[in-house]
Amino acid sequence: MAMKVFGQPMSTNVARVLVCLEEVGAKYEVVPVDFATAEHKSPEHTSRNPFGQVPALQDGDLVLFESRAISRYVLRKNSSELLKEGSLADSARVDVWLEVESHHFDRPMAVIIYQCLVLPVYFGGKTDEKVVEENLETLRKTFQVYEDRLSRSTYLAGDFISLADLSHFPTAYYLLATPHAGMLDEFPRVKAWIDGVLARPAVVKVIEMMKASA
Ligand SMILES: N[C@@H](CCC(=O)N[C@@H](CSO)C(=O)NCC(=O)O)C(=O)O
Repeated sequence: MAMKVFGQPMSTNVARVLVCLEEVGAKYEVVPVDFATAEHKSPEHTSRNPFGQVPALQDGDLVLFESRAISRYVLRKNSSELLKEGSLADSARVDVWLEVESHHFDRPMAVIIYQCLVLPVYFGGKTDEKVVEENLETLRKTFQVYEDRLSRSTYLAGDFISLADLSHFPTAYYLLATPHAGMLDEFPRVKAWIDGVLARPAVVKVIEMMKASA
């Protein structure tokens, strides 16, 4: 029976799971969850994700939530090289940079995306430029670390692409859609790395799904 992913592809955390499913060629079905009617807070969905968020994944009688944990499950189930689990050291480096993505990249980026894209486009609100500037400063510090790292290895965890790199794609894609894409010109290696990740066939396919669900 095909796996079910609950949530809309335009959501960065849902897209993170979808790219892993595409990378391993898994059969899956996307089951939209309607935020407009607060379906994500319904008893049915909170039984899948107690925080009332998307994504959730159902694989037979296994139900998971938290996109990075779901991503690891999908890749591990398919013995994907994207986890580098044949090497203790390499797989630990993948974990390190996946944590970095979650705490040092996604955190400021979530605010920048909300302020620059979600608030004006979906709620007709006004971007708080001061809040954006504060989070851009945090993001610059993160990118300084990435720029240095990428001067020593082709990808974040080593000279191999991994989930740590792919996990960045949804939020990086939206950064390019904000008025602040130009900040990447200060970090040429980061910009080239993002361009490479965004050109990956599985990523290109999920970006099409993100656009179609927006
Ligand atoms: N750490 C979790 C975050 C999920 C999340 O914030 N999902 C958002 C949509 S994607 O930006 C969501 O469901 N927001 C609605 C809400 O929080 O009520 C994960 O990685 O799965």
